[in-house]
Amino acid sequence: MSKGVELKNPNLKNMSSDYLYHLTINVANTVDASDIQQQFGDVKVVCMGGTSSRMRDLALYLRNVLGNSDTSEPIDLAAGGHRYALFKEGPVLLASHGVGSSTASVVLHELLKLLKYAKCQDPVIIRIGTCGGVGVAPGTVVVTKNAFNGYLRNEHEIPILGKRVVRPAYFPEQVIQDILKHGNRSEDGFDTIIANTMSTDCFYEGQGRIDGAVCEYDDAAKLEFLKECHKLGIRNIEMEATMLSSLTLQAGVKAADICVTIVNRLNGDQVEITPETKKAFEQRPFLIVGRYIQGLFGK
Ligand SMILES: O=P(O)(O)O[C@H]1O[C@H](CO)[C@@H](O)[C@H]1O
Ligand SMILES: O=c1cc[nH]c(=O)[nH]1
Repeated sequence: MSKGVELKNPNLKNMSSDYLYHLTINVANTVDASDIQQQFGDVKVVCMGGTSSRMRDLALYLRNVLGNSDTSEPIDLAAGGHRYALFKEGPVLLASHGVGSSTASVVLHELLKLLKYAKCQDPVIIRIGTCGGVGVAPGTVVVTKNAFNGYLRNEHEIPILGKRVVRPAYFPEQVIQDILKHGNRSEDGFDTIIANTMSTDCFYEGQGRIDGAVCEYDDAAKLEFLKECHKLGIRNIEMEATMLSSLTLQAGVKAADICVTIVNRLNGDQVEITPETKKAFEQRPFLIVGRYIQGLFGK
């Protein structure tokens, strides 16, 4: 049975209106948000990723998948906010989130509220990203199971009202399997694996790189850390998985994180692939998510 989004915030019912500031969407009447329902009520999938250009490319890719013959430029519905891009292709909403959990959590809070006000039924949120690999070949697609923070704890830690709040950080098994079954076809030419992900607040020191502006450890310490990651079943490193999994678990909304590796961190720190290869690698999660979406909408 499908269900709407019921957020764990009792204060929302006392707000007669809600301005989703970064998305520049005004919910003028939270009790009767029929305008919002008309515009967004059909949304079943929300795709998120770091850059607006990737989300635009994905919007065009999914247009094809959904059998829409429109050739116009996707419209950025959040352009006025100058922070995030927001596109809509039929039942799919696509949002950029910037680098890291802090920027991604802002847009995620607003997207979750949008899904609630629009009365979207049983939506799923999928992050489509890039990442560093740990012992896997660049170009491998990783679907996250458990998300570990930079302390190598399988949890999301966040200060709230001056206190350390710790929340679970994992993605629902059913969504993982539903996505994974669309990978590893003989024609793909790349592996799609399920693994744990480390999610950090810093691309450089937080991910054990020795090529940042500051570094107080040596290559041996870095490799020891990455090997410890590997022992925990971590095969990729990015910057949003703990926040995304924990916030969506709290909100009771299904989610997944599917990222392509662009460097094998056991071999080095610099991302040296060409822009063309990066673009081609970014298409890999598109392919898997495209098949998943095609499966949902039966076209
Ligand atoms: O490729 P995206 O989606 O931006 O994600 C990864 O890339 C960024 C760092 O370069 C971080 O946000 C990390 O999570
Ligand atoms: O190494 C990498 C590559 C992409 N994104 C990350 O967060 N880390």
